[in-house]
Amino acid sequence: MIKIAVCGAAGRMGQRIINSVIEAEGVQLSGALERPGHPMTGQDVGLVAGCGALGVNISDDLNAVIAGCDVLIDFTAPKVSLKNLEACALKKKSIVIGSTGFTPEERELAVELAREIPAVLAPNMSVGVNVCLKALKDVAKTLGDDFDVEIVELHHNKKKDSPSGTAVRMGEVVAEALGRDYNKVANYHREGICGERTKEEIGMQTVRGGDIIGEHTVYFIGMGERIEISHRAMTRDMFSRGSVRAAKWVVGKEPGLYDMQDVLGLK
Ligand SMILES: NC(=O)C1=CN([C@@H]2O[C@H](COP(=O)(O)OP(=O)(O)OC[C@H]3O[C@@H](n4cnc5c(N)ncnc54)[C@H](OP(=O)(O)O)[C@@H]3O)[C@@H](O)[C@H]2O)C=CC1
Ligand SMILES: O=C(O)C1=N[C@H](C(=O)O)C[C@H](O)C1
Repeated sequence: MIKIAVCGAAGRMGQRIINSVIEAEGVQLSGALERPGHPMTGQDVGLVAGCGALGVNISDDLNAVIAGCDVLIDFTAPKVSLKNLEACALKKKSIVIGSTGFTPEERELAVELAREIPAVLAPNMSVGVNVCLKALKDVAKTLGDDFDVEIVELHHNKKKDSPSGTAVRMGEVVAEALGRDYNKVANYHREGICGERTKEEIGMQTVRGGDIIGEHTVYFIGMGERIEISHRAMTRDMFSRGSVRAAKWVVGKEPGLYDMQDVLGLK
C-alpha cells in the first residue's frame, strides 16, 4: 500500500483528490494538510470532501504529515509547493505537484530540489491534455512557419494565475517545435495601434468567468484554412485521478523532476 497525503486538501482540487485516493487501488490516505489557521483544521477530511468520515483529520503540521506518507500530492500555489518539495527532499519522500503559475526561476529551483527525490510537476494531469501536448508538437512541426499560432484558455473566476499553466506549456511545446523561444515570442497583450502581427509571435489569450473548469484551444491559422486543437474539462476528476496515477508511478523512481508525459509514457 502506498501512503498518500494531500496538501491543499480543502481546496477545489484537494477535495477531488481525496475522493480519487479513496477510490484507487493500492493506495491509502495517510494525511491531509492545510495552511496554518485554516478554518477546517481538525475536521475529518472525508466530511470536508463529501465522501463520509475517513478518520483522517486536516492538519497544519507539514513535517508530521510528510513523515507519515510515501508521497505528497500538492495542488496549492508555487511558493507553497516549493516549500513542500524542500520538506519532502529532507525526509526523502516523493511528491506530485499540480500547482501552476511557476516563474522560470521557481521552475529552476524545483529542478534543483528534485535532485534528492523523485518528483512529478505538471500543469495538467488529464490524459486528454497530455495527448494534445503530444499532438501539438507533431502538428506544429508539420505546419512550420506558414501558420499563425494563437492560444486561448478559459477558466473559472477564482483562478489566480494567468495564462493557465496548461496554456503556457502548450505555448512552450509549439514554440520549441518551431525552433522559437517561448519567453521571447509569447504575446500576452494587444491593445490600441499595436501594429501587425509578427510571424513568430504566439498570442496568449485568457478568459475568466463563472465556474468554467478549464478549456484550451490552440489555433493554427493559415491562408484560407484553420486548424483548432481543443480540450474541454467537464469535471476536475481526470486531474485528480491523474495525480493519484502520478503518485503511484513516482514512488521508487530515480530522483529527478518528471512530468505527466513521463507518467503516461508519452515521451
Ligand atoms: N495540474 C493540474 O492538473 C491542475 C492544476 N490546478 C492548479 O492547482 C492549484 C490549486 O487549484 P484549486 O484547487 O482550484 O485552488 P484552491 O484555492 O481551491 O485550493 C488550494 C488550497 O490550498 C490551500 N493552501 C494555501 N496555502 C497553503 C499552505 N501553506 N499549506 C497547505 N495548504 C495551503 C488553500 O487554502 P486557502 O483557501 O485558505 O488559501 C486551498 O484550500 C492551482 O495552482 C491550479 O492552477 C488545478 C487543476 C488541475
Ligand atoms: O486552476 C485551475 O482550475 C486549473 N488549472 C490548471 C492550469 O492552470 O493549467 C489546469 C486546469 O486547466 C484547471
